[in-house]
Amino acid sequence: MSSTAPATNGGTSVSSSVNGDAAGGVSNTAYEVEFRDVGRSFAATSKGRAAKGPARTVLRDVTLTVEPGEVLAILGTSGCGKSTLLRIAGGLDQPSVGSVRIDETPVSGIDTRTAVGFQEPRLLPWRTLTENVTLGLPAGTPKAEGRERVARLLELVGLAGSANLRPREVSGGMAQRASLARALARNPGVLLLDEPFGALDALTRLKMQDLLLEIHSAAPTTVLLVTHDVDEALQLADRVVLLGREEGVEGATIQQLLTVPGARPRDRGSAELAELRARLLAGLGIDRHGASRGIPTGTTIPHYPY
Ligand SMILES: Nc1ncnc2c1ncn2[C@@H]1O[C@H](COP(=O)(O)OP(=O)(O)OP(=O)(O)O)[C@@H](O)[C@H]1O
Repeated sequence: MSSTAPATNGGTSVSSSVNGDAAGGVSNTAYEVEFRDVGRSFAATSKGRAAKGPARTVLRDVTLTVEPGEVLAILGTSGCGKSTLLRIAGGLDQPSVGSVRIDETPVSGIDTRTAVGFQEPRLLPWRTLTENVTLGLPAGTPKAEGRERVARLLELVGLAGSANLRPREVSGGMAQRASLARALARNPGVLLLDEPFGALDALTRLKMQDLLLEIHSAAPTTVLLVTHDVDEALQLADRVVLLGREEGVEGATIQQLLTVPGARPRDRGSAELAELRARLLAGLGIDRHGASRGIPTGTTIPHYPY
C-alpha cells in the first residue's frame, strides 16, 4: 500500500497522507504498524562475551496493530523490553520469533519509513541546529526543498531564532526540540520515541508534551512512545500498552491495552484519567492510589482484546 492510498485497518479507513504544505512543511505520512507474535531472546553473555547457558527471553507473544496516525504509549517496568520492542519496529533489532509489518510490508533491516528520537538529543556538537536538522532529510532531497523544509521544521519546534546556534549554545529542551525536528525531517511514516523527554526538567517536559501534540496535529504520523511516566502516556496517547511479566513466565508481553478517552489536550484532573492512572500504576506494581479507589493491591488487571 502506498503512503498516499487510504490505509484500511479493522474496517476503519484512514487517509494516510495530506499536502505537506498544509502541515507546515511536514508531509504527514502515517503507517500502520503490526506486531505479530513478536518474541526476542538474547544469548547469555558473560563480561560482554557469549557464554554457555540458555538464551534469556525478554519479550514474548507481542501481537498488536497500531493504527495509522495513532499515538501509542508503551509503559512497563525498567528492563521489561520497551526499547527492544521499539528497536524491532524500526528494524534496529530483529525479533527472534514473529514479525513486524509497516504499511503491510515486512520490516527487515533499518527501516527508512521510521525515524527514532532518543532521550539524549544526539546532535553533532560542531554543527548548527539547521545543519543538524538537515542531516535528517532523506537522501536525494533537492537542496532548495530541503532548506525550506528544515526552516519550517525549526519554526514548528520554536527554534527559528536559534537556527544558527550550536548545541552547546542552547538549553537541553531546545536541543531536544532540534532532535525532534531532525527526526521529522525524514518525513517518517512512523515516529519512534524512546523516553524523549526523560532527561528534561518537569516544566520543560510538560512544554515538550504540548509541543508533541502540536506537531502531531500538524503532521499526524503514527507515533510509538516509550515512557516511564504514566501521566505522560495518558496525556499524549490514544492507547497505552503496558508490558510486563507474569509470575513464573520468562519474557514480558502485553498485560494491558487501554484506550484513553477524550480529545487532547486532556484534563489531567479528570476522574476517568484518574481511574486509568490507578489501573496502570497497579499494573506496574505501584498501588498508591489504587487501594483508595477500590482496586486492592495485587489485583490482576484483565487482558484487553487487541
Ligand atoms: N543487544 C542485547 N544483548 C543482550 N541483552 C540485551 C540487548 N538489548 C537489550 N538487552 C536486555 O533486554 C532487556 C530489556 O532491555 P530494554 O532496554 O528493551 O528494556 P526497557 O524496558 O526499555 O528498559 P528501561 O526502561 O530501563 O530503559 C534488558 O535486560 C537488557 O539488558
